Amino acid sequence: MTDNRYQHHFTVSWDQLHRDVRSLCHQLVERDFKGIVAITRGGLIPAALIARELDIRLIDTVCIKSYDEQAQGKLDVMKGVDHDGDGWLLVDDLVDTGKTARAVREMLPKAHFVTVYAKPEGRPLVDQYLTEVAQDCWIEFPWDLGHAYVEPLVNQIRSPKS
Ligand SMILES: O=P(O)(O)OC[C@H]1O[C@H](OP(=O)(O)OP(=O)(O)O)[C@H](O)[C@@H]1O
Ligand SMILES: O=c1[nH]c(=O)c2nc[nH]c2[nH]1
Ligand SMILES: [Mg+2]
Repeated sequence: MTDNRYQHHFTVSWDQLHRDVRSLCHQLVERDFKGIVAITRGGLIPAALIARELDIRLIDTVCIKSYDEQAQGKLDVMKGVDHDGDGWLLVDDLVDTGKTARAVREMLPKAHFVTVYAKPEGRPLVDQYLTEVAQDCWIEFPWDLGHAYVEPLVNQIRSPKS
């Protein structure tokens, strides 16, 4: 389902995501963390890459769901953690409206919260992010995409199929 709040798309490849996460790690490497709390599911892949770069083996999750494709629904928290986040790195793939971030911040007020991508509404809720993306832009992550055939341009223009 699409939402007309989103007028543009920003497609992130696996390579781009890997490069972006590594760049974010350059800003984190001097700090010591007890472990990582990944916000599922989108935070799991950046968390795994960050764990590798910073040599962190202790990884926990906050399991939370807000969107069904582009439709934002009620926040569903399926699993929390039993600490306030002190000394922990909290990781998500992105912050958009900030609804997810606000809820997780309440659970882990002392964690250092990072995302790879941040939109303006949610940006103030995170401590660090790598790339800002416009509010009306839907980020397409590589795990949601596949390769597909593309009709040659001349066919699209001269004899479009429906
Ligand atoms: O700032 P917000 O407007 O709250 O949106 C950001 C959240 O939405 C997405 O998660 P989603 O709920 O789609 O679940 P997923 O991580 O399992 O894909 C994304 O991974 C963030 O966690
Ligand atoms: O894949 C996604 N891209 C987005 O831009 C977004 N915003 C909230 N949730 C999202 N998921
Ligand atoms: Mg998520």
